[in-house]
Amino acid sequence: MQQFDLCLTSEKEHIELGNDVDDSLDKARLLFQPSFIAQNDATMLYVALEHKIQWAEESLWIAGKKRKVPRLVAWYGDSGTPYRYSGKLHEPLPWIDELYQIKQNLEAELGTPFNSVLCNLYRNGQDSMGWHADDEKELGDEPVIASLSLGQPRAFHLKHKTNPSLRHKMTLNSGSLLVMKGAMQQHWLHQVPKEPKITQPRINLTFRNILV
Ligand SMILES: O=C(O)CCC(=O)C(=O)O
Ligand SMILES: [Fe+2]
Repeated sequence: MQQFDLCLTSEKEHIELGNDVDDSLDKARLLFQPSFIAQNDATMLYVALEHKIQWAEESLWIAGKKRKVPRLVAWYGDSGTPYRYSGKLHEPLPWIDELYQIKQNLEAELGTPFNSVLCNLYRNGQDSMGWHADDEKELGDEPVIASLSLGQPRAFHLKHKTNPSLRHKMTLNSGSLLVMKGAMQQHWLHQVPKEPKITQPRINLTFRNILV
């Protein structure tokens, strides 16, 4: 396996959402590193992961109807870190080299542990992820979630759960790292909206630490 140069530049953007509007809002924090992985390495990693990850198409029952989840997914991690998504409890697949190397680099960079990763493949702009918070109780109160994007840049939207005037939009480009932390999941929702004009695929990896 090839090694990847992670953390190409030290360019970092710290974003505190909503605090300028209302001091009483708990601090939801974003850390964005647009060039966490160099472009060439991000492309190489995309190609390797598109082939190596065991992508699955999941279905969900919504209002009595079976609906396909609009993206492909896979869950990797330490054994004994089950995670609920698409309405089902998933046991992790064992780490593959590329994912394990990124996990170790993220742990060193961020100084926080990760024991699993949810992988999403958005095949084109028709694939998406609706409004949600990663607030499952197995992630703990103020989880640190590290989200690495590869391939087609996609829009990423955030909105406050109770104050609809608080919104934030960004584009997650290939090789970028977005870290959500603090009270983010308690107070904010996020989504990857459909962008029908987009024809190219994107992989997103969200590293998490499941409390066991
Ligand atoms: O694809 C993304 O950027 C977001 C993924 C996400 O929110 C999740 O896996 O919970
Ligand atoms: Fe999420």
